[in-house]
Amino acid sequence: MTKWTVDYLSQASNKEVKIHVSTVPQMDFLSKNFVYRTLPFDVFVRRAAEAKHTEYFISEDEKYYLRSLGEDPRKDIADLQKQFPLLACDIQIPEYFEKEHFFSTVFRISSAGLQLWTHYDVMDNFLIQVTGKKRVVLYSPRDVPYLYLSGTKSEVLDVDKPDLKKYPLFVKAKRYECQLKAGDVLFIPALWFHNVISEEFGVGVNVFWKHLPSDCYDKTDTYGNKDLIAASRAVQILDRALKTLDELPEEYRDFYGRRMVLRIQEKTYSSNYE
Ligand SMILES: O=C(O)CCC(=O)C(=O)O
Ligand SMILES: [Fe+2]
Repeated sequence: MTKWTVDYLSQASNKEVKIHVSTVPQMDFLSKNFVYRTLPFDVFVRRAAEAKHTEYFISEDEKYYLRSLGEDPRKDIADLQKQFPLLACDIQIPEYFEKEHFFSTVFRISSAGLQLWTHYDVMDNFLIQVTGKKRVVLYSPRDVPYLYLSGTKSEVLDVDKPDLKKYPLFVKAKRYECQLKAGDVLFIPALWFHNVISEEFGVGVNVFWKHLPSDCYDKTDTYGNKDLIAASRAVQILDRALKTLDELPEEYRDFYGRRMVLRIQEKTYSSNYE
């Protein structure tokens, strides 16, 4: 917590990193109000730590976000031991899971003010806040009907002042909120939605691990956010079923659609939930 100063981090690596650059604090994956740029790690850290920049891409008060990646992000998984060996030496991952279940360690380095959209990941996760403060808002997987998902992300970007005309059901989502200070570790269970605001410049490291048998996970997933193989297959099959229902006249499609919803509820909903 005291060692990872801007100076210390900068001397540890000048490796090129791909970063999000945004002129506004709230990144929007729908309108894509941010751009991807590349900087040497040391330059990036210095820029992320300052509020106003003398050198910048878009504007002097642009904000930065690093989610570190593997060497080849299409094939390789983020692992600080591999990409930032000098810094990885400083980290000791708590022994809460079997070593074989380890998936990735990811840098989360952010300018003050930056907000990352609400999303879920498919693996259990420790979000370790090393320096800086962060506010995390969480929602249960059960609140998925109120979160207006687009893939793994919620379209409700502003969780504090949501557009209720557009997202009327969002009021039903139960918000869990916490503050992370330097030294805090947050356990984010798989499928739990999280929205993160970095209230100060800060460095976080998150650790994903496979809490399910490894053959459940999509082998091409380097981020820890691709749906489980069986889940993707089921969704594909559902899409085919929906296409088939389209062959029916409206009245019948409605009737069998409702029956299928009932069947899915009956067969899949767990009572084993708070
Ligand atoms: O802290 C952040 O910047 C985002 C963390 C996150 O999304 C994660 O750990 O999965
Ligand atoms: Fe995440």
